Order: sequence, then C-alpha cells, then structure tokens
Amino acid sequence: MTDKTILRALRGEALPRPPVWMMRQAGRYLPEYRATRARAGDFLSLCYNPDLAAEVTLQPIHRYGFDAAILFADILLLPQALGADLWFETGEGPRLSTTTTPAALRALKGRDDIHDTLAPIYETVKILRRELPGETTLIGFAGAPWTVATYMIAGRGTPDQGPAHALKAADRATFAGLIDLLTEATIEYLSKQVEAGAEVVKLFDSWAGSLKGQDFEDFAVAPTARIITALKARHPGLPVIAFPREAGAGYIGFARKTGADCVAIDNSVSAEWAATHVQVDGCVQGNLDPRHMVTGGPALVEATRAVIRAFRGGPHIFNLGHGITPDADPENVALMVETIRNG
Ligand SMILES: Cc1c2[nH]c(c1CCC(=O)O)Cc1[nH]c(c(CCC(=O)O)c1C)Cc1[nH]c(c(CCC(=O)O)c1C)Cc1[nH]c(c(C)c1CCC(=O)O)C2
Repeated sequence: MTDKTILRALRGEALPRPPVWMMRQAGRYLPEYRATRARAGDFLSLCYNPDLAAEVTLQPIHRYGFDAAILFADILLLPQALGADLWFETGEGPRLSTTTTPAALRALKGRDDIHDTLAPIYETVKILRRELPGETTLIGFAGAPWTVATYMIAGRGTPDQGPAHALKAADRATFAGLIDLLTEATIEYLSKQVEAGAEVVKLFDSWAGSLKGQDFEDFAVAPTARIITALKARHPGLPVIAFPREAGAGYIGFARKTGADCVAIDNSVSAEWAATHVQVDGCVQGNLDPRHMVTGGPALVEATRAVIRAFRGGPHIFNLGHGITPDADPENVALMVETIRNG
C-alpha cells in the first residue's frame, strides 16, 4: 500500500487535511511557464516537446509542493492524432478541421493508429515519473468523448455547443459514430499513459452541463462508464477522476453509474450540496471558485476554509472548480496552499 495522500483520498480515506492540486496549475499565470513556452515557440510545440512539457509540469510542484502533478498536454491532441488539423489562434483559442459528415468520419484514423503522433506525450509521462518527488502523484488525462466531439464538430470552442447538438439531431449515426471512435481511442490513449507511468487518470467533460435528460445518460455517463470499465479491466486498481462540469443534478450518482473513484465538482454548486449529494458515494475533488486566485485577500482564506469544512467528513481532494486563469496572482495560490496546510 502506498502512502501518497491523493491515492489515499481516492481509496476513500478522509484525511486530516485534504491533499491539493489545481486544474491548469502549469499555465500562463506563472512567469516561469511563460518563459518556457517562449523557448518552445508555441503551445503545441510545448506539448510535443517531452523535456519542456515535463519542465512546465514540474514548475508548480517546485513552487508550491502540490500533492499531484498533471501531465502537460491538451485534450485536443487526440483529435489531431486521429487526423484532424489543429492549431491555436493567439488570443482566441483552438481551431480544428471539422468532422460533420460520414465521409469526414471515415477519413479519420482508427483507434490503434494514434500512437505515432502521441509518442512524445508518453515520453513526457516517463520523464515525470523519474523526476517527480516521491510523494507527488502523477495524473494523466484525456477529454471525455462529448467534450472533444464538440470541438471536432464546430472546429472551435462554442458558448453553447450548438453545432454538436445540431449534428446529434440531424445525423445521429455520424454523431454516435464519432462518440464511439473517441471512446475507443481514449481507452487506448489513457492505457498508454498508464503504461508509461500515470498513476491516476482524469476525464475532462467540460461541456457535460449542456447535455440534458437522456442525452446526458447516453453521451456523458455511458462513454465515461465504457472508458472506465475498459481501463480498470486492463489496469486493475487504477483510480479514475471524472469531471462532468456543470452537470448540476447529474453529479448525483455519477460515480456509481460510471465506476469513477472520484467526481470533480465545479463551483456552480455549493460544497455543502456536493458533500450531501455526491460525497456520499466516495471521493470528491474541488471546488473553490478560481476567481479567488485573482482577487485574493481574507475572502480567499475564508472561502478556502469553507470548502475544507464542508467536505471534512469524507474523502476530499482540494482543487478549484475550474482551471486557474492567466490573470491570477501566484501569491494568491501560495496563500491558498498555506491555508489548506496550516488551517
Ligand atoms: C476544453 C479543454 C481544452 N484543454 C483542456 C480542456 C478541459 C478542461 C477545461 O475545461 O479547461 C484540458 C487541459 N489543457 C491543458 C491541460 C494541462 C494540464 C493542466 O495544467 O491542467 C489540461 C488538462 C493545458 C493548456 N491548454 C491550453 C493552455 C493555454 C495555452 C497557452 O499557453 O497559450 C494550456 C496551459 C489551451 C487550450 N486548450 C483548450 C482550450 C479551449 C484552450 C484555449 C483556452 C486557453 O487559452 O485557456 C481545450
């Protein structure tokens, strides 16, 4: 049995103080990240450069001593490995070639043909397992099929995932075929990350909240359950964190329905509500409002303590409700960590 605090929480232990890491902890709010990214040239070159990707993954660990490191990569590398074009428009976000027709779906590669493109990511994982402090847990990740599909269908981020909902209504077979391919490719991708040394994997379903009713069951719950079942069959005991962001009432029972060991909670629901309705089934992760990393002060300390208090009765990994933003102040992160560790 291992003593790493994150793994203990994932096994269902309530710890005297919660272990902590942050979504997007390696990112633009850190001057050392901006310097390494400039050396790499651009964001995608950084993702595909194992030495530099490992370097930025380690930066927040060295600065704050977080209990977990998350592999530095992106959820949109998988569509790229499947053959979609991917680029980032400065100041705007990702752009992809679109997959909205049966012909475009057929033109994508198969689930087993992704590893040439993704080999540098597995190399980053290997370097990290060598270089991380012994007490730090390494988290691998992928996007959940629905969220990745929303970008592949629209060719970019969208406020309401309109193009993906439209394809789901207009051409169910193509839509479902894309979800299936992504489900199968994600199993292969995460399996390789685990073989390379990832100790936990996390599925980011950032747009799960826009799936309602039966759609939520079919396209958020079912693909997640399929991925988790397949991964645990191949890697017995592998802990999985699921993040169906803004699922609201959909958070209730999500761990039971999918087999996830931990459900990450966004900050649109209160920690008290999540403790009552979600933590009853096991570990939860979250859910401090990321704005506190910008605004700081006594309100940050109070809100941090309130999250800890709400989740104190059960297994909890402290995190933000979503990624830290580029305008955050690194000093506020230090204050949050100190508050968690010293009360
Ligand atoms: C939707 C999504 C993406 N990527 C991701 C999600 C799901 C989580 C979420 O909801 O935020 C997940 C992600 N993206 C990144 C990581 C690395 C690990 C981490 O530190 O959390 C992870 C886990 C690095 C990144 N991914 C991106 C950056 C910023 C790139 C830069 O340095 O310019 C980082 C550090 C770029 C990215 N990547 C994506 C978008 C929409 C953008 C542009 C928006 C932005 O710039 O923040 C797609």
